[in-house]
Amino acid sequence: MEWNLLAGAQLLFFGLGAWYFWRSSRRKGAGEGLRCEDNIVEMDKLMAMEETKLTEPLAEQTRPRTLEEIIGQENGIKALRAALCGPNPQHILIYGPPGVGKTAAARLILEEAKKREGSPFGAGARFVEIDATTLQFDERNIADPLLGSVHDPIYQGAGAFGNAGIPRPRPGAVCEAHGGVLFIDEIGELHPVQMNKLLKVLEDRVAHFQSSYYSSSNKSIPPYIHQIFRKGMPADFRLIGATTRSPQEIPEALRSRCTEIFFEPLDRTAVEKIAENSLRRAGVSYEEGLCGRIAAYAGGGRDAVNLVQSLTSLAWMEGKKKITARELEWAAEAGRYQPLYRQKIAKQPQVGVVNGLGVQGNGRGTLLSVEAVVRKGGNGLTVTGIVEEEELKNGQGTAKRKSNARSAAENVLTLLEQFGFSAQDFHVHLNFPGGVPVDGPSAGVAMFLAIYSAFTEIPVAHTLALTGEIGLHGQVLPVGGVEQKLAAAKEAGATKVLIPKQNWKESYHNLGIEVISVATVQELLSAAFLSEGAALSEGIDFLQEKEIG
Ligand SMILES: Nc1ncnc2c1ncn2[C@@H]1O[C@H](COP(=O)(O)OP(=O)(O)OP(=O)(O)O)[C@@H](O)[C@H]1O
Repeated sequence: MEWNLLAGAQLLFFGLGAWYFWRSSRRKGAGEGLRCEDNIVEMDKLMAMEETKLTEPLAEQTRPRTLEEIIGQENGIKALRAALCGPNPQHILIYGPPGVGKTAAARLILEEAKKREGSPFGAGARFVEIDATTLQFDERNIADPLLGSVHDPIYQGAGAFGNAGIPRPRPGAVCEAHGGVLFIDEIGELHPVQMNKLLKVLEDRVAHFQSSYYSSSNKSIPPYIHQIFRKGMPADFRLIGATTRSPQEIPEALRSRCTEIFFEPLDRTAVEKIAENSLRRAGVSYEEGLCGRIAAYAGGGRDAVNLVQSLTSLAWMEGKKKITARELEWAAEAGRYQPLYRQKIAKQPQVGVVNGLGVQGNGRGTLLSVEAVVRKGGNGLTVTGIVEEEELKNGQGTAKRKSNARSAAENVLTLLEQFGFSAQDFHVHLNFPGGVPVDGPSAGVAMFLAIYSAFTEIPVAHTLALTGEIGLHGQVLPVGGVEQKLAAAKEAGATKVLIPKQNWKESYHNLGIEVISVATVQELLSAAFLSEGAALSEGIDFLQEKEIG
């Protein structure tokens, strides 16, 4: 009997002890000032939330899982591998239009680097992602998710540390990424003060913390906090910044510390492939030719994936076994997608009409038609289809200057005098149809050829496209965006492209389009006319017959 009583008392004692420990372990999480019961209720709510799970969104399902699944960015991926996967990884800036795979590639490259022998990234190296557009600059520095902040004792809820007057450093993303990669999407949107602080962290490889509540002689401050205030917190990571801005809009101080990598706008074939992959991953069947139709609406990979997502949901809702063009039309209409205008070359050659090449604001190359009409009598130059005066904004203010395209056209007229053309005897009208923004200098060779063709009445092949700046002495000078321009020329149906000699790359042999580099206007005229059967001398003779100049 006595034994039973003793055992019962022991059991009760043990049960009470277990209950006490369970309660106190849940109480432990409760901050100062939060009742234990409140904590329990909130904790239960949180656990219930964690148990509720929806299915994986299609955007997640279709996200590329390997670098090989990123379509149309072979050069960018190669450059990314070279910059991050070696024994000395670099900081990187990725430029490119929206939705072409910059984030997807950045997310995958660390895993690839970890597998390489000699890589300094350990198996546990973290990929920390942050979006600069969501980072608000707080000049009081109360909370800074990027660089970290100090929770000073005055703040509400400073807890036991606050009561003891201890400032507590809170690490930001720069410290969380220590030993790994910090990816900042839309890095061009960072506030200048945050940008400068980030540069300092890149330089020092530690994040420093400051607080007016910190005193090195305060004995109640734990040693680890003393160490953080004295030496900073380690922040040795590699930065990958992505931006849709152009390099000129990114601070020079950041650019000079990074390897710059360019992701291209996706052409129709690439978008078609992305749509095909997404449809396959979504596990739906679709009618033939649907992917091509999706590419007619989608400017990039993200648009293609979003359209597939809408189509899949619609098909499911309506119990359709196969997605057809009708569903696509509905989804495009509902999402306000416009069919993309992809310019094509003309059907036949014309006198005075030439295919120039340009780069639009979104980084995509474009065909740029240039038309010229030359009339005897009159004197001068009319240029239409361009902005006559340009406003330039720089750090110091705003300046106005005559349009680049107009200046380039005037240079062309001066140069044409070498070919027997006298500006006093003729009136030249140059037109840039289509409202495409014209980057004057790089359209120089196209203007030259259009006027030359109009003047000599020799038509220019409609399958020819060209880009290059023209010097007053007939040199063809290098220009930017040649890759994008070549892609646009090919997509538009051109078969031959003339580019400046200084822009030549061996890889242009393998583009599936004839690329010819020229250094002078003489070479340009030979390449443009001779192979098409019209002799250069024919043009010169023509000029001489007209007895002008
Ligand atoms: N080149 C591509 N190859 C395969 N899928 C792509 C490609 N580009 C985009 N996608 C699809 O679109 C989604 C969004 O692309 P991502 O976020 O990488 O674009 P981004 O270039 O970083 O755009 P943003 O500048 O707007 O952040 C990807 O998860 C992927 O499913």
